[in-house]
Amino acid sequence: MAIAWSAKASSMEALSLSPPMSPPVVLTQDELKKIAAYKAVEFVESGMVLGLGTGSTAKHAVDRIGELLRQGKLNNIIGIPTSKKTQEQALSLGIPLSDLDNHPTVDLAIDGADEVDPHLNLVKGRGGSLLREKMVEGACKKFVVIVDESKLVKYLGGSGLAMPVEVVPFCWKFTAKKLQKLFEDSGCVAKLRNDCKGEPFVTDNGNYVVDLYLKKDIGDLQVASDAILRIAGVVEHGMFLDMATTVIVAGELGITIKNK
Ligand SMILES: O=C[C@H](O)[C@H](O)[C@H](O)COP(=O)(O)O
Repeated sequence: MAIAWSAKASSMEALSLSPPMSPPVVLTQDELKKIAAYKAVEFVESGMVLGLGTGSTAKHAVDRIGELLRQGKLNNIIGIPTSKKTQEQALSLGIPLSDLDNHPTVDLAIDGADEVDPHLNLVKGRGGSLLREKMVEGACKKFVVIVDESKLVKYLGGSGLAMPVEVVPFCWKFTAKKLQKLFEDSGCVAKLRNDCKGEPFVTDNGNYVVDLYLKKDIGDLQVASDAILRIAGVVEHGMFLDMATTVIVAGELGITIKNK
């Protein structure tokens, strides 16, 4: 389903079912992310247990949920945050929080993605939150992914940007070499992720991230996933296969909603 808008969109009111009248409106990437996020929050109902995603796109969704709670338009929501950062944001907005130990079934999760392929498989984790995201989003009945159109790729890894793998710090170079070797046919280069101070980036779980840079399609994703997870030292990878139930894409021509 494609929906176009007719005005610079700072709220969902800017959406329209009609094609835009002239002059055409150019939206920033952040505005597109916000539009996708607000659209996803329309799936939220009072009483739901919600997986709260992480990243610049998911942040808009969490803000919107907080706003609707404050306005009394949503009630009895319980949020399960996918990172410490989202936990802080949700707490600041007064969203009641829990975890998977207490709420093992999540009604709906809303989160961004770094890449989306034509089969709605994802790369996630360029913000380093892949493990908690995979745990929460793997426990949800409905997983709505929100992206701007720059995230669409022909195949996972196709953006040429990082495919993240969370690894234990112990002998990470050994693990990185094994990962690089695994995908050598795809021209893989494995690099430890550093933070802004040049130190190893440490995830919320105390682990490191090895980013895989691929020059070619890695082929069967399930086979690749299994092979990565068989390497001792790997905690989780950022391929989210067959998990998204809906992907909301905001682009210059409007919103597209893709369902599994
Ligand atoms: O670890 C980060 C998450 O997987 C994010 O959902 C992903 O990186 C997309 O982030 P953004 O919405 O900022 O592009």
